[in-house]
Amino acid sequence: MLLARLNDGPEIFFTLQGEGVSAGLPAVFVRASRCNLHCRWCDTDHTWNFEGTPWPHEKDADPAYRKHKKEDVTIEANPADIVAQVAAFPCRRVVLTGGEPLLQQEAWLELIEGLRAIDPAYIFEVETNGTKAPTPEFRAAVNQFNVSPKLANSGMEARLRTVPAVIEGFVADPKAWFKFVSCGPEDVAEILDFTTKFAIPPQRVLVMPEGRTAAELDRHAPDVVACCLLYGWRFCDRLHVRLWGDRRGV
Ligand SMILES: Nc1nc2[nH]cc(C(=O)O)c2c(=O)[nH]1
Ligand code: SF4
Ligand SMILES: [Mg+2]
Repeated sequence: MLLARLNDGPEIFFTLQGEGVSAGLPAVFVRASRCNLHCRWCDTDHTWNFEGTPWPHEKDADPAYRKHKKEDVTIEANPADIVAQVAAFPCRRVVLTGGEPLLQQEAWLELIEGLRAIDPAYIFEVETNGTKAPTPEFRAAVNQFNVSPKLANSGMEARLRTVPAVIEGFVADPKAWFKFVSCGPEDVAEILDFTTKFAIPPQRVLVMPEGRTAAELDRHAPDVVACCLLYGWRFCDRLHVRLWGDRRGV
């Protein structure tokens, strides 16, 4: 499997889940490399913004920013080795993230099966952009999908970021929660359109303020609070950003 690289090894870290319905719970994160989207503000651009690719990123405005050398930020790993690394942490909740983890479902199934052979109590969450359908086997193996559909502010074309059949599949699956990031009223209007169009019950919708610093989260929070009160959505902070800022491996 192709994972993101952090220092000399794969990007695997033990921290608190910072987002979604399990926010605050300890979890081991495993970060896949590669994404089928390339959002302008992506905070894990090292999973896809490789040298030679044409995609723009918000950080292009920083003269010091460079696209990543693929070999510096990716690592090919054997799922059996990842099983051993994850099992070494005193934690039975694992978050499969990326990039887009659903691009590598077969490999994740090996990881999931390997860990459950060690302890059947393992729980797996998947962070996904909601454009790739899980296979029946993968859907059955995973405990929770944190589906994070992308809005127009991602810079992605609508037909790439919204795949109706995939969203409908997640709406029909009680394991799936829908998590949106909002910068303000335009995003709120788009979230309302999206959740209305796909008939997503408000209890399964979480909205987070956008921000890579506590100050940015604070700035966007009041609008998010207001829309949650109005539409019955769940407010969700970004705990890891508050605790550790915009850093990798936390
Ligand atoms: N602590 C923490 N929580 C997270 N929840 C989702 C994350 C992600 O990058 O997918 C993430 C992350 O990178 N760190
Ligand atoms: S879908 Fe997620 S990982 Fe992929 S580019 Fe967008 S924000 Fe980044
Ligand atoms: Mg993150």
